[in-house]
Amino acid sequence: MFIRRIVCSLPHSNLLLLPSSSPPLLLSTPRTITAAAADLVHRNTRSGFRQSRSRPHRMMASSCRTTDAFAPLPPSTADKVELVRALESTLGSSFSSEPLAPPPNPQIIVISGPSGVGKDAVIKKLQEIRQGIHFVVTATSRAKRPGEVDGKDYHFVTKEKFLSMIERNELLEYALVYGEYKGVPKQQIRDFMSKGFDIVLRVDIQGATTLRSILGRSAVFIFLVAENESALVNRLIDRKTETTDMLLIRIAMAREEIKHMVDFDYVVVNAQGKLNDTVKLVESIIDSEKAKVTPRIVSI
Ligand SMILES: Nc1ncnc2c1ncn2[C@@H]1O[C@H](COP(=O)(O)OP(=O)(O)OP(=O)(O)O)[C@@H](O)[C@H]1O
Repeated sequence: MFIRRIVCSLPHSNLLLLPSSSPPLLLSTPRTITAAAADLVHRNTRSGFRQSRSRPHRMMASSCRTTDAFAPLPPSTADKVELVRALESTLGSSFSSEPLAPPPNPQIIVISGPSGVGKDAVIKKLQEIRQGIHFVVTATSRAKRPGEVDGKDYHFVTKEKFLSMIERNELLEYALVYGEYKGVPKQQIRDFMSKGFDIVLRVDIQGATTLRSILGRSAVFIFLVAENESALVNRLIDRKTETTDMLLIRIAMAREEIKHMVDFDYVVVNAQGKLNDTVKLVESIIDSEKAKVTPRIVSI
């Protein structure tokens, strides 16, 4: 039976599919690929491969029957257009230019970690080097400080306006911090996601816990840590933004916050002087999340 000689350029593992009576052979350029052989390739290279390993003989036997109904293919050295046409005709349909993978879904990435670990520094760098992400601008009822820009640093709103946003369920999450409100506007997230942007949220550990209860597994949670406690303390001291009392509070809180690492999807070490590596790792996480066969579906 001449089909026993017809072997496509299959991965080596597919040699297992040859009947045991045939010596294993692999022709790199098949001269005569029949629909039966194409069917064999199709079944082998898709999920059928695993199943068919156990019954190669039957499959090959059924494949053999249709061999002589098709014209031989031109050699692989033939004109490309002619070759493609012949392949299409043998396979019974033309080759599509439609993307084989679905477009990646926009993701929500929540970046959290103890105070001074480098959340702002990482996000700032990420914004500089990566397209297609939107860093959510938080709404706040507190007064604008000198140098702050409305719509960039925060959306500054009155307390009344903030309360009406809460009332109308317009905030994904909000908190009262030192007597002033801070919250994440839902509409901003919806608008940017509908344009295909990934969303980055920067929250403290408490905010991350709240967001996890709202978003569940539909968002990606990244916990940033310093390489060790001393590095974190030095970073906070060097930033020169805290009084000694505040330093004490932040460091004591960090000791507690570290225990929440287990509630996150990823932990990323932001080591001293390695900010670029940290950002690269965060990017890799985003990329691999977007490449998932079953992506996280966000609905807010
Ligand atoms: N990998 C790093 N190496 C050295 N310094 C860093 C690194 N990452 C951040 N820093 C510095 O550490 C300090 C704290 O970083 P940053 O302000 O981004 O932390 P944060 O987590 O946003 O803090 P907070 O929650 O208190 O706002 C900053 O001075 C920042 O420039």
